[in-house]
Amino acid sequence: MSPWLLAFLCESWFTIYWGIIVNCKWNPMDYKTYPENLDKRFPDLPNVDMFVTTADPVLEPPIITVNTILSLLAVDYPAQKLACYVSDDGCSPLTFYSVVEASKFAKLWVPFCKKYNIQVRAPFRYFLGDSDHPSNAYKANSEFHQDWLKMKVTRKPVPCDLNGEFADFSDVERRNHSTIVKIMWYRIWFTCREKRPKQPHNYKAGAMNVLGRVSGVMTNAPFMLNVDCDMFVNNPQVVRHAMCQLLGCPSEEIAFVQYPQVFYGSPRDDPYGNQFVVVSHYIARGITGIRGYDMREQAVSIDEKSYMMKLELGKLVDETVLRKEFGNSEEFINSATQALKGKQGAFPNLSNSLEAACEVASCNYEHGTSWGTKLGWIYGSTVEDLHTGLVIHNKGWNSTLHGPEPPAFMGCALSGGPKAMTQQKRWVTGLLEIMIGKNSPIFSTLTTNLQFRMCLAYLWILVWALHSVHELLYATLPAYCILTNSRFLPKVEETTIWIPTAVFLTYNLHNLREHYSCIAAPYLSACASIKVAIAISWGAGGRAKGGLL
Ligand SMILES: O=c1ccn([C@@H]2O[C@H](COP(=O)(O)OP(=O)(O)O[C@H]3O[C@H](CO)[C@@H](O)[C@H](O)[C@H]3O)[C@@H](O)[C@H]2O)c(=O)[nH]1
Ligand SMILES: [Mn+2]
Repeated sequence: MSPWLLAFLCESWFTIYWGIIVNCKWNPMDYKTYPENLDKRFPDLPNVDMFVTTADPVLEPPIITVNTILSLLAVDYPAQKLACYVSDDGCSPLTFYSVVEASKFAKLWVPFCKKYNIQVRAPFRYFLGDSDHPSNAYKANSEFHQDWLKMKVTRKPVPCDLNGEFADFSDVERRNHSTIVKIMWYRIWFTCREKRPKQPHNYKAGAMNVLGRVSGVMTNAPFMLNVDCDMFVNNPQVVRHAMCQLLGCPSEEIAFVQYPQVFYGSPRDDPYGNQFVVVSHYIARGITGIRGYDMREQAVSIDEKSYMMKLELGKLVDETVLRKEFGNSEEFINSATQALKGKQGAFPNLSNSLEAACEVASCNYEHGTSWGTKLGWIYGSTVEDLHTGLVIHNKGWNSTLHGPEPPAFMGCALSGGPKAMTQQKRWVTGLLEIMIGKNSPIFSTLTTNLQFRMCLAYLWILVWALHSVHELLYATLPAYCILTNSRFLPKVEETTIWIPTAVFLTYNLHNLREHYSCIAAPYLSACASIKVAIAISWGAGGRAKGGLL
């Protein structure tokens, strides 16, 4: 193939992709919410079931998971309206033990946070920083000091022995065990769904569907909140912010609200781009302005995206249809029907529900039902959250992205290197699976309620892997031309050389500007204020001289 033709094909691809990006950025939109007005308009706030998934006690240390759980339990929302469901796909006694300890500590921690209006409610972050430290803000308040010390000391757990409740976890094979559901003080449910070697478990999507059903037979709240185990709540008002959108704009049919992923502890200036700040600032805000950002709990940066989703159950009434859709659990069908009628779940008889919970968490439960295809988290891609968001948008729902200050959730970004590459390979493979699957936005925009501009917005992320092929080919083209003594650009002395030069310069300067406006904003503004200070002192000097003259 001649270098001209290859260059033309690659450049055509870049032009189309640029058009898609412009579409994504065209209508940036920010939401502003006023949670302080929520109680006046909605004195009886709805219940919320909060889901945390964890899968591996080594890669996702239980201490991080319990901090996430504690930060969720301590949000500014009526405690009796919250329930927390933890799914452990690792079936680890260590994780269970940590959650038991966390549920005991929550009895002290939650009232402490609410009493002193603590801002960072994940203990490991709170005790690390010094913003709320008694020696600073509250030095004079000795009651606070006493409470603070109590928290700091009680936080240290005691050793675990594998007796009593823990015995269920001894000799358990991680990939071959029956369901374990435990209820703990402080409204925490710990679930290890049944796993069998030959049964597909569908990773996080499978875990989320089990939690959806278990919570359905337990507390059956009309709203759910989902975070990965390593994304703690950084803004205690987050549930109230979400309610402002979910309850406050009924005409907009918002299916889920999500928050950009924000990271702590990552290298300065994000040299590897793992925080995706430019993406969340320019592209995600832009897509929000079209119809709603795709569901990537931070997925793009992924590890943390978090969203709230309304139970989207369709209008089903016939008993046999219900069984076919939801599975055979009488209790779950009752809950689903109640949810369809818009009724809030009451606290059930826990011993009955425990049996029902084990039934709906079994690995055969989904056989022949709509779970994973039409209902719940959708299977078939390793990027199950985006897939689910796409199916929700196909049905004509909207979604929003909201960036409150301080950021709603925080997670730990990968710092770069092979781990980040493995993660991105997993994502791009999953995205291509969606691209060629039956929910592909190209077909959906013709056959469902997916808007054309939303289709383009989905294409922007789904063809991520294909983009790299064109970039690689284009980047190797100059070397190829040198070796074969051919060319694909005009010669330096030809005036047309200005066209590719101008494109190259404007594109890269624009990208640099976007990057600096997000990443380096604090440093730039610091430099700017130094410059302003210098200018003022020079100006003052000038005026003084002028005055003398
Ligand atoms: O079999 C599994 C595998 C994963 N998980 C949980 O799913 C979450 C995400 O999995 P992880 O391996 O951490 O993927 P990441 O790439 O770090 O996560 C990003 O990408 C995923 C795929 O798009 C999204 O589901 C996540 O929300 C997003 O943060 C974690 O809480 C895991 O514990 C399970 O519960 N069961
Ligand atoms: Mn993760």
